[in-house]
Amino acid sequence: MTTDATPSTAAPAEADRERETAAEQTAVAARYARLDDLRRRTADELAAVHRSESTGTHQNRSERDAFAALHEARLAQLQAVEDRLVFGRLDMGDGETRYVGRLGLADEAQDRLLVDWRAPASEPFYQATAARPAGVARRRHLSLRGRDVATLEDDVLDAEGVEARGLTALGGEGALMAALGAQRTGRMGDIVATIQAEQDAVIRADAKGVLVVQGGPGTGKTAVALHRAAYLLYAHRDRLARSGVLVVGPSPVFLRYIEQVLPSLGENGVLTSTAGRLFPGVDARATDRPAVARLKGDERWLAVLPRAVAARQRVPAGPQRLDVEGTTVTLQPRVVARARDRARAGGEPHNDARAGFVKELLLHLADAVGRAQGNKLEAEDRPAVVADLRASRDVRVTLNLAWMPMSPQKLLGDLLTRPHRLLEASEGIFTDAERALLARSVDAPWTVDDVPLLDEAAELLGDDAHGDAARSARASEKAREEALAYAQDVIESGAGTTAVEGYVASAEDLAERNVDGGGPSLTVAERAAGDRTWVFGHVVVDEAQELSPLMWRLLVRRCPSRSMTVVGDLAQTRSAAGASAWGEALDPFAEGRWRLEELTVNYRTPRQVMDAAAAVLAVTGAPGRTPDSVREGEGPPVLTELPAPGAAREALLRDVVVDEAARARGGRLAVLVPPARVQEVAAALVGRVTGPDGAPLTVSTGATALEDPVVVMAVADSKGLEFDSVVLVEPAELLDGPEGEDPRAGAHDLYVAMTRPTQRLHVLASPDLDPALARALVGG
Ligand SMILES: Nc1ncnc2c1ncn2[C@@H]1O[C@H](COP(=O)(O)OP(=O)(O)OP(=O)(O)O)[C@@H](O)[C@H]1O
Repeated sequence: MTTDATPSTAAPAEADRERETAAEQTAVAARYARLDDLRRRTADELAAVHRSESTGTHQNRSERDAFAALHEARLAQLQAVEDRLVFGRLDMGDGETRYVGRLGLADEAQDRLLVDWRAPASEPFYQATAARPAGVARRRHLSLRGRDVATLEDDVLDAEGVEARGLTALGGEGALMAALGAQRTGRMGDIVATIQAEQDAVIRADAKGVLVVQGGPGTGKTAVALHRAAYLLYAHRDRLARSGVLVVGPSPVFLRYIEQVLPSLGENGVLTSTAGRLFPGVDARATDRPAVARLKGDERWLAVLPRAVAARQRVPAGPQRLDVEGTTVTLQPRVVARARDRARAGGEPHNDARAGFVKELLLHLADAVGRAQGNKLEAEDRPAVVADLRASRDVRVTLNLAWMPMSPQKLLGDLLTRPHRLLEASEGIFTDAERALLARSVDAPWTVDDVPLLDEAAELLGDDAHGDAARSARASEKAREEALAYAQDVIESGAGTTAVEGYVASAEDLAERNVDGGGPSLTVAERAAGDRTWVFGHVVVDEAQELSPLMWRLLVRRCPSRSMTVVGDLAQTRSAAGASAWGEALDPFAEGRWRLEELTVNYRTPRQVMDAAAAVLAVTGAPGRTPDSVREGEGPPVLTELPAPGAAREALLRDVVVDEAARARGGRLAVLVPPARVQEVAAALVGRVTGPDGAPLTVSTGATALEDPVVVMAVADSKGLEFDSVVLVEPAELLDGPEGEDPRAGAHDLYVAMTRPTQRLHVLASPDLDPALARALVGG
């Protein structure tokens, strides 16, 4: 009976699947055909704009540039959605069918072909459950290979609805599990097809205020933050296309790791930056030692920096005799003091207030020149005398010494390299020991922790030459509005519109590009990157637990509306200046305006590896809540003893890497090491490892080679990244970091390292490993 029954049930299921797959193939092909059609039309529009390039007035040319840039951006967007254009289908109980994909598409008759994953109509694709079907009878996940339908998988949310509509339901492996089990490419991919309900709620949360997303390793914080940026750009395009969105990540490697996600979601205009690049003109990569970092992030600087500025507004000790084209005049200290007090009282920043100070003294000196020459100065003679005064070296030097124009770099550089300057500004605020910590050599590079100090200094100093340039690069609000009105006219007249959602709203984009008139057509992100005073519509901060109080102040200046998404994990705080509680970090600037959402499921690290990471957290005295892993792995981490330094140790290292690379079957392997061992481990591996097929295995160091099969990197650099397998070398050394290191940093580095793999973790340690730590490392 059973043997007879099996084929009779299997065969129809197979037939159903074939029939459904063929039908979906037709539907998918129609949507790609429409995409191709739109690409062609946009390319034609672009070509037409280019053809008309060489003629016309200056105004016409700049409009054309703006249109060309807009079409180019549109074309790039249409190209970017090629991969997995369609990934979902909703069959509603009321008979409606919707396809869900990367962007919204309509046919010539304006009938909807594809719903953008961010549109309200797509919400049930992520949120509906059998308990709350939200009108959905059947939810279908489509996975594509190229443009072909590879698998189909259904969730029946309303059995009666499915039956009433005569729908078929196909089972499958689970779209999420299939996505999670896939090999890593070295670059983060988007998760649009499998966003989970708790993640979707965060992605679509209201844009107002600060949304804090706390979650353990692998809970999708980064993925969610990026999808939220794309969602907000969609939902508030008119506002955000103009003001821009800033995404701040922990390192340049991390930015490279995530750089494809937003474009693959059709969003090219987001500015991504590390904290070290948030001050235009500075690209700080180095970090300070923990104690220095903590001090540099300290709010006492808010008292020190104004004193440092005030010290650059000086009254000379005695009368100054000045030569002006052969006439000698005397400048009395009380006159300088009076001009200084008035200039200060205006409340303007130092460089801006200087103009008033200089003007008052020049007028005073002009009268003095007149008197010295024995006649009262007439109003019409004044300009000539003032010109003489400006040309006088004595006058220039004296006024500069009294009120020196100053760049933030000069002000802060002097404080860090000239002990008397720091003492003058911080006496009674910092201790001698603290001042000693801050001292650095003249040629030392800017550090990430200097960036917020530079920004505070810039606020106090006001515009210098750089600021002026940035300011003039930005058109006035009026010009902006005129450009917007013009762009709306153009777009309403029908030029350049295509049947893609969001295109019409690009008036803001067009206006932004056009606002500079004849200048180069810059995107919002490009303009914002060079302008310290740019105000963003939304800011996303990843690994936000690392930011110091002063860095938070900088970010609030970039986004005074405080429309922010802040993601992080307090258990992964590394920086000594970072936060140990969200309220501590956020209350100073957003009390009552921030809310917390938690992500609780780890989609990356297998359960056994996560259990070991949790055990290690407990042993190292830094316990924290760890998320539940959604996947079982092959087993707990493997611990192998490392021989003493020498040939045997190197050979073992190579053997383990070859073995793990073979197990990763073409996936990515990271060898994560304490910072002091990068050289040693790289020397043992680079150019000296052969793959299982006998061919050399490319091993790279540092962060430049995310896509290479094996990469050796310091643990701290692996923050936010993930690999198929991880070989972790000498974990105990992470715990006893350099002197003065915050003990938290080492424990958290170890936790970060252990939670990077998606498949396997192999630990290599010297035999003197503490037994409790050894047990914890293998999950015991
Ligand atoms: N809904 C999902 N569908 C498919 N993959 C997912 C989903 N959510 C998360 N992932 C995957 O899980 C992995 C971890 O995500 P992500 O890097 O965003 O986590 P995180 O919380 O930022 O981690 P960490 O703090 O450890 O760096 C990524 O590969 C991501 O693509």
